[in-house]
Amino acid sequence: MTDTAPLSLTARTLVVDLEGTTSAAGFILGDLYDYARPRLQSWLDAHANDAAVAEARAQAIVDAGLPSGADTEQVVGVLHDWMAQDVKATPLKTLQGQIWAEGFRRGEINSHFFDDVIPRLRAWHLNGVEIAVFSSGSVTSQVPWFRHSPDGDLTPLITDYFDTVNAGPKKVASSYDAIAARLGVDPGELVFFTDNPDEVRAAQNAGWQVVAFSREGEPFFGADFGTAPVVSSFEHVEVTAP
Ligand SMILES: CSCCC(=O)C(=O)COP(=O)(O)O
Ligand SMILES: [Mg+2]
Repeated sequence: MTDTAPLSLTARTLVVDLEGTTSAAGFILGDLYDYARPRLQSWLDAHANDAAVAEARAQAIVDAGLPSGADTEQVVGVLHDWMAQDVKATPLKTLQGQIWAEGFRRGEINSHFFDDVIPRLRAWHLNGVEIAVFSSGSVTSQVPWFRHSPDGDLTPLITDYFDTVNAGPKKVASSYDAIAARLGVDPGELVFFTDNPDEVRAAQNAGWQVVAFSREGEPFFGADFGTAPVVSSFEHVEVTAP
């Protein structure tokens, strides 16, 4: 399906991906990554006693196959490599999320949403559709991302936040099962908006409705989304609560 005719869906809860769906990958991989990159080393050193930081560091060492006694510089080298390839590794997302949360709090960074997104989120929320987030970006960064939008605080629109820690990897169906269970909503009454073909398949395999976003200039523009309806804008979808 193309976006020439509006797509009409009934769903109790809309779950949105961020990068490539609500927000430009270029902004996240540019502004946000540029903010985190030079701060990783000092963050690891300054927060070495923080349990989440220690766990992220240890996991990065295991995931990257570094020697167990790897120093901070080696760990940062791995984190930088993952950032260069946009690898959605959980240890990286934990550390980036903490750094970004601090940046949002200080007013040094703000979020980005495509022009078509915020008006539709507001309208659907007003009409009784619950809205949640499932992103590789950690919940620690998702909340301030919505709080510091160019159109003000959007957190009143969002009921739940999911990431690869509290739900699981985005490319496997069991993560969508876990979200449905947490929300207490039947999978068929959930709709996921995402730009990633593997995430489309995973959510479909869990019995969710899925809308694939193919936005010009985004990493998965023109990808094969299988049987999912494909649109390029939130304006081409209508979501109604049951
Ligand atoms: C909360 S902003 C940072 C998002 C992020 O780090 C990311 O990797 C987004 O990936 P997504 O799963 O939303 O495509
Ligand atoms: Mg995405």
